[in-house]
Amino acid sequence: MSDAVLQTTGLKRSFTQGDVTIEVLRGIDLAVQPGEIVALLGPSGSGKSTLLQAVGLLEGGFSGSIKLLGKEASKLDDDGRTDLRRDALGFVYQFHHLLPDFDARENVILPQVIHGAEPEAAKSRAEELLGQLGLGARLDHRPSKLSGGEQQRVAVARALANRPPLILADEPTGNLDEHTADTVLAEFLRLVRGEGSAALVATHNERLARKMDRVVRLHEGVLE
Ligand SMILES: Nc1ncnc2c1ncn2[C@@H]1O[C@H](COP(=O)(O)OP(=O)(O)OP(=O)(O)O)[C@@H](O)[C@H]1O
Repeated sequence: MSDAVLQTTGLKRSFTQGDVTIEVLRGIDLAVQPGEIVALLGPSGSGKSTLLQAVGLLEGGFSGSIKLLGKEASKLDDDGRTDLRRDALGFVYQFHHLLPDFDARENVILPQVIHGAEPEAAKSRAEELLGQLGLGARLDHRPSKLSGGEQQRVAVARALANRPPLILADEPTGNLDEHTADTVLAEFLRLVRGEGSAALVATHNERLARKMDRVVRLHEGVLE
């Protein structure tokens, strides 16, 4: 469909080391519709992170087409790709990558201010999101004073702060114990649905994948 937030066609990526070339992505055709939450399921090494890096416009070396919000990424220069990444995408990683010298609230304010938001509006938005994630009493805590699950919740709030149409999440609960992973994922899904964002969530966990709207499987470089 033409109004997909993300559409890849024939996306390929190989890595060469010495005489050996591994074809990791062999022609990925994937469309994610607005508001749709898609699980990208595949075993370790199947290329989930490689695919997310491609559609996150974080790395070159790909062939094929990547369209975000209908814009063909390969036709953009570096500045155009940076603008598109900023306007279209939010990222959640396995490890939170929060700024250690800033508290939870500031970690969620910062990307909004960089995006051009007024500081007061950014502060209310940060407090609203963190409150919805049960962190209303942790706003002033730095990451080192938060539990692993709390740190990931802050990372979720940060990813959603600018209301991106698409969240890319790479094993967002992969670093948490099973119980915490379930809770944080449920909160992530509730918040993403509430915000109306779409999400592409890489996981090797079949059980977590089934909680999403649709599951696509990466196997031998193609989607099944
Ligand atoms: N920069 C690189 N140079 C060479 N090979 C790479 C590079 N990045 C990834 N690969 C290879 O590509 C394959 C896919 O890796 P990728 O990290 O995308 O898999 P994954 O499904 O995300 O795995 P995991 O669940 O373990 O994170 C692996 O065989 C990996 O060794």
